[in-house]
Amino acid sequence: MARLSSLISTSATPAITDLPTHDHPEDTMSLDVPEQLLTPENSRSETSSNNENALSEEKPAPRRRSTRVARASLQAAETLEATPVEDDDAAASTSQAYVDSLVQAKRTRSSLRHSIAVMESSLFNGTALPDDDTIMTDGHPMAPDTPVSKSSQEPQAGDMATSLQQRTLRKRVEKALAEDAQTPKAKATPKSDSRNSVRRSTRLSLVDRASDLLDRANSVLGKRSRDSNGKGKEVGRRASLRPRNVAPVKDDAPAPAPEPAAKKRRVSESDLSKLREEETKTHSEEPTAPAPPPRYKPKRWLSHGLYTGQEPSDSPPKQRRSKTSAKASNVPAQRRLLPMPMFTGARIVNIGRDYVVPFDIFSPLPQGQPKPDEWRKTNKNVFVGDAASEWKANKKLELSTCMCEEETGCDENCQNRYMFYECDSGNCRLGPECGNRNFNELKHRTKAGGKYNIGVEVIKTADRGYGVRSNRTFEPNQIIVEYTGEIITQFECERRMRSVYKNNECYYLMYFDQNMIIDATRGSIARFVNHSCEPNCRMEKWTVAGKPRMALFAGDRGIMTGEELSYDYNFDPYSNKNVQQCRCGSDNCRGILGPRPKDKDQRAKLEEKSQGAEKKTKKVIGKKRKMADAQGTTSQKGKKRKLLTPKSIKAGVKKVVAKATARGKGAATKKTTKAVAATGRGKAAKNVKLPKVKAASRVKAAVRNGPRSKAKPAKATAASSGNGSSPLKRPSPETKKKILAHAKGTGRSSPKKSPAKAKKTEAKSPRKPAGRKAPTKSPVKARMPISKAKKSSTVSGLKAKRSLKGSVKKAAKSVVRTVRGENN
Ligand SMILES: C[S@@+](CC[C@H](N)C(=O)[O-])C[C@H]1O[C@@H](n2cnc3c(N)ncnc32)[C@H](O)[C@@H]1O
Repeated sequence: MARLSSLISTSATPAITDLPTHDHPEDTMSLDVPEQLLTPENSRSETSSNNENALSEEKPAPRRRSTRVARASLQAAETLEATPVEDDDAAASTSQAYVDSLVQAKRTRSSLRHSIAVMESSLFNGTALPDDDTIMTDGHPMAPDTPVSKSSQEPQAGDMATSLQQRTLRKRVEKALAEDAQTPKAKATPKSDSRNSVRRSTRLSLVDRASDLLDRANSVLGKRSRDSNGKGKEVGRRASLRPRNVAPVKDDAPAPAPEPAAKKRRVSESDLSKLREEETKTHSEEPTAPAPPPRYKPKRWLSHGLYTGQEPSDSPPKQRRSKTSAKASNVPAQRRLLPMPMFTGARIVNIGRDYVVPFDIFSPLPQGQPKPDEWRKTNKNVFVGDAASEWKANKKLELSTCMCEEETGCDENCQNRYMFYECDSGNCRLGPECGNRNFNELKHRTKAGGKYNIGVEVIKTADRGYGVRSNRTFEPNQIIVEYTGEIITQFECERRMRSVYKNNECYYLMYFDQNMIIDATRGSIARFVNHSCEPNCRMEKWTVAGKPRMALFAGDRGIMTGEELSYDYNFDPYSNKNVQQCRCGSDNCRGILGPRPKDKDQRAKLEEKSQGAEKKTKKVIGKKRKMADAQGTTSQKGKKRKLLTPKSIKAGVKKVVAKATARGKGAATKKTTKAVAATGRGKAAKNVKLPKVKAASRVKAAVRNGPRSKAKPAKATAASSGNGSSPLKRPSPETKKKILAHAKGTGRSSPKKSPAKAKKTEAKSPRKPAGRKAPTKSPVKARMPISKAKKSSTVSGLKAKRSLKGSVKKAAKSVVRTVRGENN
């Protein structure tokens, strides 16, 4: 509006100068009318030029408003233009024209007000102008035809002053209208067609733009555009907005667009209630039928009692009786109801029946103890250091072919079993019938896992440290657990004793094979099995697939659930000093860990010593305990272990190892398999003990103590054959007799064979297990490993080697013959 004021002052025509001026500066709108005597072209140029001037003075009005103002002024200008103006008598005519123009302006007041309102709203909301059709419907001559100057379309600065200017404008317009209210209405000038067309086009373009924008917005928002049904629109849509799975429709082959699937309408609560009402109406209209009576059988027990019609009976209820059989039977059906648990329970109580409670549900044993911290477990033998290479270099492949028949299976007469060879698919043609696959059975059990399958767990004993108990039953001679650990050379063993285990109380070392030692410090649970003078288990060395393995087997009595497992360490007392008191508690306890001394005096001395050592140990333990308690550092076990004297242990181990080496090298007369379970309990227990595991030596025992050893295997066989498991069986006494008789040379001598034949026989016969030592006075002792014999460099060693070779061959031949039945 400020622009218009300036416009008045600068480009006022002489006709206007005579017009009455308004007192108030705000009334500039009333003066705008004569001032706007401009053609549209002029208006455009003037407006732009004035805008340039005005910009420097004050802020320009926004675009749309200036457009509307220009329209109003142009309308007035048109009216005045149509009026003839002459120089002389211009006064009257001009004033008349002015009046006319005012009348015209008055006529357009409503349109003008509406335009201003629309303009304001568009400015405030920032929206496009609405379709002007609504504005133009009143046939106003000016509004649709007013051209919009370029400058007015340009964005103007000074939006902040918009509201103020609008208010001013409105006030002026209203004032002018109020003043002119008294004047007669003038007829509206018909609008010119050309302007109308121009204006129309501008507005239409605006409307088109707005609708286009609306369409785009709708398509972005996922709504269907107005013209989306139209073919051209759909094709023209952006590819990214087009549905992926719909191919664009081609112009030449228009296909009928499939009807969109009717949307599932959500049923609101109100709808539901309406539906229900309708339903109830329809139902209420139908005639209501009487409800059928319930078809329940009368329950006799309700009136007669719970056990009506039942007779207590001892016979088990026939639950699987078919309907036909029930009909066919002539027995009158007494029971109408199912037997109740009361009588079933009574029957079970009276008659009784066997049942098995699953092991997981019922375990009679209390919880086992936690394993010691230092125990690192391994269930496989691991060669450490040079052990593997040495063992391979010395090892001869040991194979034994089983000759058992399918009818008999690998029973106690199995040659492999007798020789402590495990049968497998490589050496035995029997499959599942073979009963000589203990380690295989153990493998499956271990793989299956679980408390029952593993079958053993660690416990804490009262006076012997940790121990192992069974948490299931084991058949006589059944394999229980394998003794595994690190297989080390003697050199490595000594090194460990010197450095690693120098402060240890217990040593889990056992002689294994070829002067190798199993160190079960990192080993299986079998390391915790204690010694007993009347053991329920035995440790045995077997050859499995050509490799030696050691395992704990159940004794001839079998093992009951919860029994502590034990085997005879069979310590070899290299020195009387190495005495340790036995606390196995059996009736026949020898009193010490080791064999009972033959000499009574010596025995008494040893017992005294061991007891004295115990007392001493206890005293020292007591002292140490007090010290440790004061320090609060060590556990009870640790205190005991502090009593160890590493030097003495070292010396003891050295001695033992040296002796063992000497034995292994030169003497086939000594037993091969020995275990080292070194411990230090006080000063008396300085030296390492070597428990001797009876393996092949049991053969000797069988010969020596015939009647005693006869009975047990027979019993074991009988006991084991009862169930379907495969307990370890031992050769029958008869078989043993035959084998040993031949081995001793007392049997029928075999006919001499040619060297070629002898070789053939030897090849067929099983190889003797290396390291399995035979009884001292028996020819079986000649089963010393050839590799060892080769090692001996002395003349006596060579002699022994030759004699050994001969006796091995002899024994092997006789064994083969025995098994084949040739010697019978
Ligand atoms: C291989 S360990 C057996 C497990 C050991 N009890 C532990 O706690 O680790 C052998 C040592 O256990 C002890 N031991 C085993 N049986 C024994 C017995 N019958 N009487 C006394 N001590 C025994 C001895 O100290 C022996 O040196």
